[in-house]
Amino acid sequence: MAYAHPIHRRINVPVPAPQIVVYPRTLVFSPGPPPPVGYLPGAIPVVPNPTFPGVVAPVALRLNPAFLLRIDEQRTQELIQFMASEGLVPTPEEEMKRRDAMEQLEQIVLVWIKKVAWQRGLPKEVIDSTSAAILAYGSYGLGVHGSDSDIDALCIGPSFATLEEDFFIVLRNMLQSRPEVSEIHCVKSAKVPLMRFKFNGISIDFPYTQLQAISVPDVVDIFDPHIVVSDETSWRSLSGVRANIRILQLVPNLKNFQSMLRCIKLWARRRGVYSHLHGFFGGIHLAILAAHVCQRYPNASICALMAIFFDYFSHWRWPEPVILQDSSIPFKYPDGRSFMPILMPCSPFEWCNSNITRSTFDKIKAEFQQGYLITRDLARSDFNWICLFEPFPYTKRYSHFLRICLTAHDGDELRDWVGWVKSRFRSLLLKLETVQGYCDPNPTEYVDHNVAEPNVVFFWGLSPNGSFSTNVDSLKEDFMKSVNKEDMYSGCQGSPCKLDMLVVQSCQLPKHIHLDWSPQRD
Ligand SMILES: Nc1ncnc2c1ncn2[C@@H]1O[C@H](COP(=O)(O)OP(=O)(O)OP(=O)(O)O)[C@@H](O)[C@H]1O
Ligand SMILES: [Mg+2]
Ligand SMILES: [Mg+2]
Repeated sequence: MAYAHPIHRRINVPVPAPQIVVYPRTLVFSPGPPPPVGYLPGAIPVVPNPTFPGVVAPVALRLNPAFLLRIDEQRTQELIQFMASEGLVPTPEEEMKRRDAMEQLEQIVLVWIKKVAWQRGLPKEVIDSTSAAILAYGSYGLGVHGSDSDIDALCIGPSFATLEEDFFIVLRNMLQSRPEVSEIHCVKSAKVPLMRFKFNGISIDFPYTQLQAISVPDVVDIFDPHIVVSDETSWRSLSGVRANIRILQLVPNLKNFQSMLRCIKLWARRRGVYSHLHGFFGGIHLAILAAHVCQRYPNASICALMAIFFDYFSHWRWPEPVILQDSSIPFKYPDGRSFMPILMPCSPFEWCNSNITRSTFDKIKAEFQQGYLITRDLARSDFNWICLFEPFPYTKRYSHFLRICLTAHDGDELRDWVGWVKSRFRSLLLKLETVQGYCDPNPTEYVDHNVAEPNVVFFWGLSPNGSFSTNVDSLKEDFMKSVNKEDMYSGCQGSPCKLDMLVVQSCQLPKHIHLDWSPQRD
């Protein structure tokens, strides 16, 4: 079966087609390289494994293999049904809409590049032959997107089309004039500068890479540093595509990897540990963790992979780094400041950006442990996947919350304001940890209907042992220094964008806000 995906159209690296799962499959253990030091397949009693001495197998393996196989198939079926009931896989109509958006974007960048070539006064034959292209990466490129995921699409252009002028001005203006495009804005100061907009309602993240060529060839070897114009930004912007390709090459069974990652992402959202800006995981972190497990257990079914994932990472000796099995990786050990170092599987072999702090590290570990307790015995008669995906019970866990309310004049201003403040949240989290000890920054964005202006409200759980006498005014004052540091909101005090902070008790939460319901997408 061939795996066709937009990402593979212009690269010359073969990506393996999904393999048929080969038996014997096992419930919680499959032959493979020994797990890393510190890993024990389960807290359930273990027995020596005769096939792989030194590697222990769960006691469950002493059970009748036919029974195990039946359970394995049953739990896998139940998980697939659960995924369907949750709508984890987009419908064919949704897929068509995404493909259509990609095709239209490709047409737009083709027109754009001819226009830029003409504006530069390049010879007619160059104008005729030049081209630009689009490559999908992120969750869409991996084929693990949900119906509300964004599309991460890298625009590749020739050497004469610059980021500052041609991409951020000329192309932006062209996009802005299209009826399909809305909410467009530029994020120029990021490590990977990009445009962000909606195309027919689908969110698009749109960075740019400049090639060392007058035209983008049909086949691009994106692993060759010489093809990219010699600026670090262009090379870095390509890293998302390169990382995806390495992941797709390294996982032994693509279909199982995709299903498992979709489930893990749902779990992370439901348990409030999915949002890079709030100090939790982003999509790339979970993709690498999932790929790591898939590499080591090539024959495991989806349900076994889920169980192994929680077993594996609840016993992981953090800050031991997570690195995909790939002998070609030349990397330096992390500097010791990172709580959960995860290596990007491609040049420049950097650690994934992480905002994880002491509090969010503790929460993630607790959630791994909880996931492990739920999935360690899939043969239990009362086992139900729903338990794994229960929304995190904020109001049962915390009696007090930090309420952060952001308001603006209109929806456009609010969107920019919220994006900006979120990009500064790490400093607020660190400050809260020093005064409160622990904080659980619930990533879900709520709307308070009791506030007249357009608003987004966050409720962060505060330490059950905290005094709750935090001086919110001084906390806010400190945080606003970080928010106002750059030009963008330096005049915030006088601007229509506002930020309010307050400690509230769970009984003071507005009636229409339900913290314990399924979180929306970040
Ligand atoms: N913290 C990070 N460190 C390194 N690369 C990152 C980081 N965050 C994002 N990226 C790059 O940008 C890509 C897209 O990120 P994005 O936040 O859209 O997540 P995603 O994996 O596409 O999941 P989602 O379905 O939530 O959009 C990632 O695949 C990765 O290549
Ligand atoms: Mg994405
Ligand atoms: Mg994105």
